[in-house]
Amino acid sequence: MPGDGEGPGRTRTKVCGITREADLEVAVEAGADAVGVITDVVVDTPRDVSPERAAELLAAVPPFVTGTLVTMPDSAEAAVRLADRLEPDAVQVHGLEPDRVAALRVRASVPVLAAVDAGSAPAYADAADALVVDSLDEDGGGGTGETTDWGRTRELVAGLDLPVVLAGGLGPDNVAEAVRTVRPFAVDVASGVERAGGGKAADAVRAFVRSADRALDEDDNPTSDDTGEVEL
Ligand SMILES: O=C(O)c1ccccc1N[C@@H]1O[C@H](COP(=O)(O)O)[C@@H](O)[C@H]1O
Repeated sequence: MPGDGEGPGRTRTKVCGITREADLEVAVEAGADAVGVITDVVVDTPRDVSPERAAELLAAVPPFVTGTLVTMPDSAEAAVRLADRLEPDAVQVHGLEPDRVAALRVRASVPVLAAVDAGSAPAYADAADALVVDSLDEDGGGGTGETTDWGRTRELVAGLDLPVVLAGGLGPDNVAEAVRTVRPFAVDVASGVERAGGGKAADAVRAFVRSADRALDEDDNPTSDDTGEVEL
């Protein structure tokens, strides 16, 4: 399975930073396995919504799609309170130290994903249910649009015994190469599938999911002309 270093399989996809029901629908119809709703973050981002709005969006996520709360809590307790209130299927935390992530994991009723950079990932390996390896800003926030060190992330996938999600600077044009290089459990995108002015670009979301989904098939089919390129 991708993400555990044991060879090919289906790569899951997460479309993050959903702010509108229409974009949620696009992601679900495109075949995304997970969607992310961002709230209570200390970074300035157009993808941040109020907790009330996050609760509405998460409630609209259909069965068999993982509605992920993405947040930057200052403590495990704050994250538990928010998750209890918003009732996501999973919670992704940024900027929380490993011992606090471990405390959150004990108390949360849903799986806990820790967003980390490649260098600090090993310190979180026993603390979380999965790691989101991203190119984070100095506060630990994501959505930077910058790629991570794929070679180092590939080593993490091969060496760690938990699912590794690759995030950071992905889009329809590079996700297939990222999947083939890193072999992650899942790929995660926010800014790479957006329209100018905000919201998701439906064609880009569809191309991203399709390209990630087919990336490993294409290993057996090098003549494929599906580059995943799309006009944003
Ligand atoms: O997207 C944001 O603005 C954001 C803010 C604070 C915490 C997390 C955030 N997003 C996460 O970062 C990844 C990668 O973003 P990008 O594709 O490089 O733009 C995104 O998928 C979210 O998990």
